[in-house]
Amino acid sequence: LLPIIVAPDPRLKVKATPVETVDAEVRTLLDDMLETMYAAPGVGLAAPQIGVTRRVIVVDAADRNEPPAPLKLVNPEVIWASDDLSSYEEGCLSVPDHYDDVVRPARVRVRYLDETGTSKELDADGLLAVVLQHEIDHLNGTLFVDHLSSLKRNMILRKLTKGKKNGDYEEKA
Ligand SMILES: O=C(O)C[C@@H](Cc1ccccc1)[C@H](O)SCc1ccccc1
Ligand SMILES: [Zn+2]
Repeated sequence: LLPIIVAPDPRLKVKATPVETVDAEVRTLLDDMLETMYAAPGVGLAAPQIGVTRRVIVVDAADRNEPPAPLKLVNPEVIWASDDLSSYEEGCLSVPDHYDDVVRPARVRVRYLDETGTSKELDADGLLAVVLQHEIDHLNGTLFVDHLSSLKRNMILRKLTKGKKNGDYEEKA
């Protein structure tokens, strides 16, 4: 399991680097990220959250009572987004214990490389659309709190800073 970086942290604000070749190392990273995501638990995870500045994300937006539907996306990009928007109460493993409504396009089309390096396109709506946009934000150094008012963002980041000082977010052994 990989330790998840908690905000505020400069490593979460960097723009991740595109992957040149989807090789065995990238495939191992994808598997390690999926394992870490399921253990959190979470429905998505971006490489910068575990300190790797590469454009790699994993997602599994399947409901609890459905079989797992893991997605491994390299160099994902939104190539189309609907005009109509939807609001969802988002969370983030790097912003523990805080949830707030974020408005995003309701449907997106995402182009990415799969773990074999093959270019794919994916149409998403519902929670999957939310999580894909949330994870791709991470690759550009954007957290969901960056979509909130500065008042809310500063309050959340101040509380997390205090929690980190108290050791509330240390990697549980
Ligand atoms: O930290 C992350 O990026 C993973 C988030 C993904 C997420 C983004 C937007 C809306 C919901 C989730 C974590 O999964 S937050 C924890 C969680 C787990 C299950 C369902 C909802 C939230
Ligand atoms: Zn997140």
